[in-house]
Amino acid sequence: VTHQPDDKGMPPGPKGLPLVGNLFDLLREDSITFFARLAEKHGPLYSVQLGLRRVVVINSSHWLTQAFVRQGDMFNHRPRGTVLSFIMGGKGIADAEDRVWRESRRFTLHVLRDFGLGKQSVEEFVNRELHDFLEATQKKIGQPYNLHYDLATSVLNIVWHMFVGERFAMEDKNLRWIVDSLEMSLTLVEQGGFLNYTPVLQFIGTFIKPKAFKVGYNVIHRLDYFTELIEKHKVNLDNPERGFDFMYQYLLEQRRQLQQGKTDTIFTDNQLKWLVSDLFIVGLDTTVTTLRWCFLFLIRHPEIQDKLYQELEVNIGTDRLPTYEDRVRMPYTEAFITEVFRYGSITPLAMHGNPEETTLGGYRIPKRTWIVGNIWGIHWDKKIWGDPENFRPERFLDDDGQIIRSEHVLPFSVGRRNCLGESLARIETFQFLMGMLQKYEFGIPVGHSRPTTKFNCGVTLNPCEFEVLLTERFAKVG
Ligand code: HEM
Repeated sequence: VTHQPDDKGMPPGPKGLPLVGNLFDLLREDSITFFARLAEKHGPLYSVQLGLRRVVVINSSHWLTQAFVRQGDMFNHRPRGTVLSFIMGGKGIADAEDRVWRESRRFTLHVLRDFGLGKQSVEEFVNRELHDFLEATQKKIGQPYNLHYDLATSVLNIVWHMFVGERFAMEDKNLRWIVDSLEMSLTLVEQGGFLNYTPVLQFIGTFIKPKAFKVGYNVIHRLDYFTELIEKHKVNLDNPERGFDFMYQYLLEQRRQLQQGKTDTIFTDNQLKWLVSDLFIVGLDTTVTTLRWCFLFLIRHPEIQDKLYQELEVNIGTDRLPTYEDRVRMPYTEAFITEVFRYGSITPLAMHGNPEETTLGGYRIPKRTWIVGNIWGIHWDKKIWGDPENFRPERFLDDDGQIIRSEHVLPFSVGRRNCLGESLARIETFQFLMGMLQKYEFGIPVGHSRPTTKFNCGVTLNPCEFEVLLTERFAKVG
């Protein structure tokens, strides 16, 4: 223990005002900068009173690993009572616990690994949508273009195709509400923000937003749609011509368990609906946001874009689509993507909880404490990075231009509750970035200013909307 515990034996931290603690600071500041600022004074493991809760904040990779990996059995749970947990409802996977979580997670990872043993690898799913995306962007050459929506459509199609076996034409009318409803779910609430700590206001403040009605309505609409899909899948389950998507694999597992007489199986139709719903919520906006940060930095730093293109020209060329294998020969690209993950910190907070009283670093952690892993705070720690506010891929390259791996970059968090879509997200990011760079030079449209790196803080950190100017590089890919 390097700092004295507070009077309850918990990690040290500011006292704040009577009754409310430091709660009102969160009205003036984003939760992530607030949590990082307190770490400068109180160290990387501290506690802070926010309304009725004393929250424990972790602001270093050392303590994150200690809690989520070494003491993972205790800390790999979700906090209860957050706005997000109310919306997610403890079903599905991201907010689930115990058997439902364990078995859903194991099964999902298993199916994700097995893609490729079936007819189509993850990379093929990705490249299929990349192909259509490149075609759609063709119409946007030479004019200011906000690629956000087309990108979301393509990324949605990847996961939708893998998980429920359908894909949409890019102009399909059905797409808009699905994309909007999924993206909105993550921008409705700030994961560590003010509203979480105010028992009544929490609900009024969240659900009074006009967006909330839309999100609520769309959730119902989405779940109904999944019910229809489940029925269609059941009809085709024994059809030798059927696909290999996640929903089929799930229904097969359901059948196996029922045949074995497991009446308490978690593989129910209802759980399947919530599970795929969760996978779409967490799998869409995160990836789209990552790519939007990539494109934002390309146009903010033409010199970096040139270096990326040079590496691409040597290692992939322009006659074929990229493969994920290509990346191992492309340290500059890897450094760029790592710097995007650090700077953008797409999912800035990992919120965990502990069901029982325990200790961490010698401090007492009462049962059901909220544990905030401030990933953004680690990625922006001045003591580690020196100049975190500068976008510099070079910080991850040694003198020979080889990649330096840092234990302080953990965009997917650590431990058994970490992101289970990491490899999918990495493949999507690499393929889309390379595919776009092969074909286009990215610029700032005439008369526009350089896009800002300011962000909106929901569950994900989103850059503000911006437009790019695409100029064709005359590649033969397509
Ligand atoms: C660049 C994109 C992504 C980033 C930065 C990211 C990051 C994260 C982070 C930080 C967490 C919380 C981990 C924790 O609480 O310790 C998480 C959870 C999760 N992610 Fe991702 N993610 C991304 C994309 C995806 C994709 C594409 C999928 C799959 C479709 C996915 C599926 C999940 C799931 C299911 C969880 C909850 C895991 C659990 O509670 O056991 N993510 N992600």
